[in-house]
Amino acid sequence: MSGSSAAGEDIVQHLSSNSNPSSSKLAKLEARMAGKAAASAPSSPPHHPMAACAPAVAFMDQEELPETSSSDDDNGEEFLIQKNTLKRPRSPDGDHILALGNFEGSANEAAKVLDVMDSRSSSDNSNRKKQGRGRGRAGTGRGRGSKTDQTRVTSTSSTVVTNGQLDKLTNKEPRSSVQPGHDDRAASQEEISQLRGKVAFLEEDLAKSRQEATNYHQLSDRLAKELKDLKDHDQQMRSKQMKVLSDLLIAVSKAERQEARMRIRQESFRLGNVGVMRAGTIISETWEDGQAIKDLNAHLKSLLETKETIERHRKSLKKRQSSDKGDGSDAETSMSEEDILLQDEICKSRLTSIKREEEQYLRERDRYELEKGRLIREMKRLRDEDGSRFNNFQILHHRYALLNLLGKGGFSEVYKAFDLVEYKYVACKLHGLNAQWSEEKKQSYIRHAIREYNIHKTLVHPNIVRLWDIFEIDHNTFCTVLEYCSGKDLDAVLKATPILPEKEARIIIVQIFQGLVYLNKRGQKIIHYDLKPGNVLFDEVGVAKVTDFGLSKIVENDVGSQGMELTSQGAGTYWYLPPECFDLSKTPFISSKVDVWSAGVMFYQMLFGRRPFGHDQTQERILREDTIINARRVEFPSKPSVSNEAKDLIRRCLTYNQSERPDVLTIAQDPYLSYAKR
Ligand SMILES: Nc1ncnc2c1ncn2[C@@H]1O[C@H](COP(=O)(O)OP(=O)(O)OP(=O)(O)O)[C@@H](O)[C@H]1O
Repeated sequence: MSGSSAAGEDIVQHLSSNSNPSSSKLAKLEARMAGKAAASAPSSPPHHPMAACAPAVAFMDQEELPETSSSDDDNGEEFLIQKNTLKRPRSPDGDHILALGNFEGSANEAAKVLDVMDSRSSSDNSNRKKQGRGRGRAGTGRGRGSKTDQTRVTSTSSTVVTNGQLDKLTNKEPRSSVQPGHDDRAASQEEISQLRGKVAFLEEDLAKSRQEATNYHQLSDRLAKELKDLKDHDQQMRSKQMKVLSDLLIAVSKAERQEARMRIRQESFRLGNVGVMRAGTIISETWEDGQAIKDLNAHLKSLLETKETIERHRKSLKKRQSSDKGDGSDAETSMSEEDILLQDEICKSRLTSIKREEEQYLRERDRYELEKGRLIREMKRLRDEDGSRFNNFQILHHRYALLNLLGKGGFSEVYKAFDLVEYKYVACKLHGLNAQWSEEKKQSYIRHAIREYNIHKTLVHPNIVRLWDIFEIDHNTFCTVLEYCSGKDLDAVLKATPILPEKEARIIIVQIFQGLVYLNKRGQKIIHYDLKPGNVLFDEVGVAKVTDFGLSKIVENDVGSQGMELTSQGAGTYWYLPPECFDLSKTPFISSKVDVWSAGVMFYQMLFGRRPFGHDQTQERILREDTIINARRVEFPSKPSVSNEAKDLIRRCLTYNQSERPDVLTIAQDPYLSYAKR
């Protein structure tokens, strides 16, 4: 009995130490059961050995239990009686989370059952009270949780606790000693032992779940390590891939460089080369024509000489004709009138054919001149590439593999590059600050570039070159990354073909206006201010794209109809700027009409092969001679023939008065700029 009691105490201790509500309820119940047993003792024969220790609680059948019951128990506590309608959900093996949840659910369920039992016991007690009203209250040994009672109850327990585990014990309930009148007590003890079994089962479940959780932790650690290894491997592979890719790109670029230099050598032989001339101590560079141009010039020279000979011959024929008429000299040397006329006709015919030949040679020479121009630009590009500090295929910003130089601007070099992260070609514009510049000038340049970047990066339109990125390379250099346009720029196109067929010129100007319309339909309108052929690029399928927002202006929302103040007078390319930008008498106001003028000049140039104002003048002369300030009327050459619609559009764009000139959104309505069927 004392062994059972110790085991019972263990259980109680274990259960009370367990935070599980079912455990503490069980302890409570046991304590109460013991109390109630004592309270109900009078109904049992006092001599019975179990009378003091066996609880005399009669349980109602589950279905018969009332939903709630109030107890008039003298300790004043009330107990809720609830039907135990919850079933413990079965946990699928291996799902420890669910198992833990189930354990909690089951534990709660157990707690509920215990509640029910508790309530039953009190209900039973109350029933008994009702039944035994007038019979007087039971003795004083009713107090719950009295140590003796607890020991008694737990002595019938079928479980013991060993190291937090509940082990089933053989039921030592001395059935033989239980009186037949105590069946209900036996039933409740049976139920308690079942609950203990359940708790033991849940404990087992918990232990299993804990083990599973540990396993899962280990598994997750292993997987995390595997993931890290994979990531490292992936990183290594990426680096290798990048290396292979950049090596391939470099190999191709090197081959292109070699080819370009070889081509230059061949072309130089045909078209010419830069030679060095020394005059005293001064060494200067001069152009020396190549063999093809020399031959052509020689042909032209010989044609000229032949022409002169024929002209002389004609003169002498005319002389002879007049002298023959006058003095009737000797008949042998004299020529008949008819002979002279015939000779003259022969000379004329020869002169005509020489002229034709000459024209052909001159056309050829023009072509050579264009080729020579292209050759000189290519030579300059190669020379710039050779002199560039970025010519050895660096990878910038860990992703942009620099390839070949595309060209050099005032303060920048533009390289074709490959983005090793996005796998696409880009153009890297390397802005170099002159080391001789003052810190103030450098800062101003950087401010300017950041401003340009901030404007440009927000622009997303098919006819505007995208700006992808900006980063610093060193104290004096930074890089902007642009959409790569593999075609030539419009300036190079017009140098190769100064006059474009109207159809081609129209599709280009339409695209430029579409870009401008986009700039003027945004919340924050933008004036490009530097529209010129060099700032119109073409992609591989020939889509025209406006670039270079270095001089662009953001039009603030509060500017009036007259436009915004021009604070950077003097900047820009003068052939393409409207008269208001040259007004030195006051600070000019500008608007999108500046871009309308520039577009008109470009369209004129595409159609007629020359700019409408100051074509042959330098920038400096345009300023000095007020060329644009005097550009009141645009004149059209008779050739090539161009449609009236095109001329009308140009006239509208080149309207001298800014107030009368249409703005971008108005001129964009011109039917000539739309391909929509009407
Ligand atoms: N996004 C691009 N894609 C392809 N080529 C480009 C791109 N941007 C510029 N280029 C080419 O690089 C060369 C230099 O361009 P850059 O804009 O630096 O010169 P620029 O406009 O002549 O000079 P500046 O900007 O000083 O007026 C030009 O030949 C241009 O065609």
